[in-house]
Amino acid sequence: MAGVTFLSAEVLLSKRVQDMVLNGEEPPPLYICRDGDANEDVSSASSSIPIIDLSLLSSSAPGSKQEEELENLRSALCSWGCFQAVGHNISSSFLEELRQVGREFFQQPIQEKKKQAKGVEEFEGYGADPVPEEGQPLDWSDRLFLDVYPEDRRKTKFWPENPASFRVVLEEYTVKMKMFTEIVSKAMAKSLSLEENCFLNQFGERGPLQARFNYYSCCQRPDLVLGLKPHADGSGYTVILQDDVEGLQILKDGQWLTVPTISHALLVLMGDQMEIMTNGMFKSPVHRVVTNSERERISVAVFYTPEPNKEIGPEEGLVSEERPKLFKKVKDYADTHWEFYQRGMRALHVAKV
Ligand SMILES: O=C(O)CCC(=O)C(=O)O
Ligand SMILES: [Fe+2]
Repeated sequence: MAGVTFLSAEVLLSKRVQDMVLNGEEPPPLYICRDGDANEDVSSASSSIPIIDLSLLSSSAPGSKQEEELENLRSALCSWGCFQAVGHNISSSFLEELRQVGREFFQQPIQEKKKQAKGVEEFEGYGADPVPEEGQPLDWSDRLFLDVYPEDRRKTKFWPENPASFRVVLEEYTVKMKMFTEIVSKAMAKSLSLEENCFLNQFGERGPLQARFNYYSCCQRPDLVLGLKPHADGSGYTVILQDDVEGLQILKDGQWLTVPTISHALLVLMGDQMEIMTNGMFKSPVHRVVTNSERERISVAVFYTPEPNKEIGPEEGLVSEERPKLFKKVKDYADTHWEFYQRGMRALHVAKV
């Protein structure tokens, strides 16, 4: 109904979650998506997300160490679809600077943040996701979503001028993410005994990087809302920087597991397109974010996606008689993913053979 959609858009754009919290408002019905039992089947994690030391994968590390860590990487991505990357050469102080400029942006008065406000149906800018389909709950979060690479895709009107160092820090993080994704993409290929550039070639040199600063306000009723509803990413893969507040959970073997916060680690999480390119070897895990009644949480997710209009598909080296092709070639999968996401669904079946 047009009226309802309009109301949602109003809520999304003029009444940010952060303001509702500052005004002491209870979550409106549009945000309610849980049944009040915040403790449902969250495991106390007897096993935890694998940690991979990327410094062991560089050519200067002893060969046996490299082999061992590549095997750990392969096994992490086949069973979990994600890992915590350490030894990545990005300093802890720089990661803290990035979190800090994000925090400072969200801590500004709403009028200041609205200078970067997005349109209801736009992705880029400050606000919330475009209005979901009727019946879908809203996320208890505020976001700043920016195209960061290639540089000619940047829309500077959405890049905050305050805090003053925001732009420089994000530009520097983009350069680091470009290098990081090269290292990780090559390592993933090697771990599967494939030519090391094969995934990079599928992404293409202009494979976009998009940064999403997620701000999860405290919520007096964490048992009723979610910071981010359950989903798998439509990216190739995603690199997530968390702060020291837990909230991200991964669905593994039917149980939600909380991703521990490690201040110097970057969580690398497979999106659907890596599941396609690896012919189903690497898993794109379903994940969500829960809120917390005491502390707000910030995260910075960088989505790495194949170039627009570029066909991607299972690597031939991963297709055999015993392992037939599971997926077709697809292009612009992220768009298809988005259409299903808006309806609260996964899209991967669309790419199945
Ligand atoms: O906030 C997080 O830790 C996860 C964010 C996420 O899953 C996303 O932005 O797609
Ligand atoms: Fe995600």
